[in-house]
Amino acid sequence: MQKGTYLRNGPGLWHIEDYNFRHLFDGYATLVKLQFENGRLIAGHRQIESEAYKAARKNKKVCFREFSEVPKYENFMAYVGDIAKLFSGASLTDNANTGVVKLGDGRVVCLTETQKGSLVIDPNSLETLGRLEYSDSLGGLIHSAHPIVTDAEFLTLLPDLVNPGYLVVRMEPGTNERKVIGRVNCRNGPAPGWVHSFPVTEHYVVVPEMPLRYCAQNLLRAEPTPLYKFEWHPESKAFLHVMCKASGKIVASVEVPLFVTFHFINAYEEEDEDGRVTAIIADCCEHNADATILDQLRLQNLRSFNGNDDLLPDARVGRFTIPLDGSPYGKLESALEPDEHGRGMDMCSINPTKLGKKYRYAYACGAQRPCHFPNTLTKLDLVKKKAKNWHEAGAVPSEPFFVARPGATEEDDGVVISLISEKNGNGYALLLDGSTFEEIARAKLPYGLPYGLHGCWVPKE
Ligand SMILES: CC(=O)/C=C/C=C(C)/C=C/C1=C(C)CCCC1(C)C
Ligand SMILES: CC(/C=C/C=O)=C\C=C\C=O
Ligand SMILES: [Fe+2]
Repeated sequence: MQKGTYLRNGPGLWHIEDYNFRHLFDGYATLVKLQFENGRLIAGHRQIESEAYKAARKNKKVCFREFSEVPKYENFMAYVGDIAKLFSGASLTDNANTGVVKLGDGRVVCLTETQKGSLVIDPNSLETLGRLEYSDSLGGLIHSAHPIVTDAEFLTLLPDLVNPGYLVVRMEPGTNERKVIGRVNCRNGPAPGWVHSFPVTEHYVVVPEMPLRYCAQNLLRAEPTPLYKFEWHPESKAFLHVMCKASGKIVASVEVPLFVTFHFINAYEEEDEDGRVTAIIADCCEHNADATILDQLRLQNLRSFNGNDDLLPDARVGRFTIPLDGSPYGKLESALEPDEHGRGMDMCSINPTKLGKKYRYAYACGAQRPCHFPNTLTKLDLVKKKAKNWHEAGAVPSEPFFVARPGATEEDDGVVISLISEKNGNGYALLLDGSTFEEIARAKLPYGLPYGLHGCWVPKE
């Protein structure tokens, strides 16, 4: 195993004093590290010291607007004051509990949906070093929780809730300044669709316009709605827009069947025999156009599995085909039979050298039913349309994260790292062979860790 550190972020602390949070996404961020060195594994974990977390600890209550939790107001005037602060972003959380990325300049940043929740951390000590302050004046309060990060750039989307649309922006390593590549205006609907993630190809950025849309009114509410800060607008339809990375021009904007996704897996350019790009293929973990998955992630629901009820809604690998010949419609199909992976599908990773390129393999969490949460690790072969599944009774694995073997030439030559929560509350780190998907090693942790979301690999220089 190459020397380096696997970092995993995620909501990990779901209560303050005796007040329990409502939703998986409300938890205060817990960072986990698995440091691989000379055949040994050193593990550690630490809370991210966001303003929101520190204020909650100090005041013994929620002080910022989280995913579904809002501060409890003493009186009406306090509520009005908080609403006023909402517009400047001051009352929004900076609880960076979603992902962690290593920028081209070496900085390691934890992220969430709010721009202020971009926090720089030390990958060794897991200490919170401070906020990544964007030095541009692009404004806005939110962004995609999953920027596309390579050694050369950081690309993200800034949804515009006032004039529904998205800015596509790029930041160079060593700077804090995002520059606009271009803008996409929404084709429809009262607000932009939620952009938790988006895909890119070698030359294009794909901007999704989901019928699950941000909702400013829901942002103001004290009590959550079934779709929290979002709203389902099937009448507004669904679109995918394709922007040229070099020029910012929109080369395609197609209507597609209604869809719901948190996570795009990858995208690439499809060429004809003469090497002309004819279409863009974009894959995602697609929840059968059913937004109720968001509410299924309530903690009460996640903690109440009795071993029998099959409560996890079906999901699949949704494959979009976006024609580049000016046709108005794109296609959405299942990339493989969803039963191959138990009709559960989320938390995906690929070999990063395949980003934006034609690829064959993806790793994700699937389902062995009955279950109420994805409970398998699955290796997807998108050419053979087959999946190979790893499962252990009662265990919940986190995102399988692929790390290529240095010098590898095969796409799946590497290891897959996941942290497993066992039925009895204990946990272990699991390494699977990226090619055979057989277990290489497991390391028992001295204590159980909370479920977590997304990771990254920081190689040792
Ligand atoms: C863990 C995870 O995926 C977190 C998700 C957090 C979300 C979707 C946060 C949403 C938001 C706020 C906390 C305040 C501002 C609005 C919005 C971006 C919806
Ligand atoms: C854990 C999850 C969905 C599971 C459903 O199958 C979604 C997480 C999203 C945020 O990063
Ligand atoms: Fe995510």
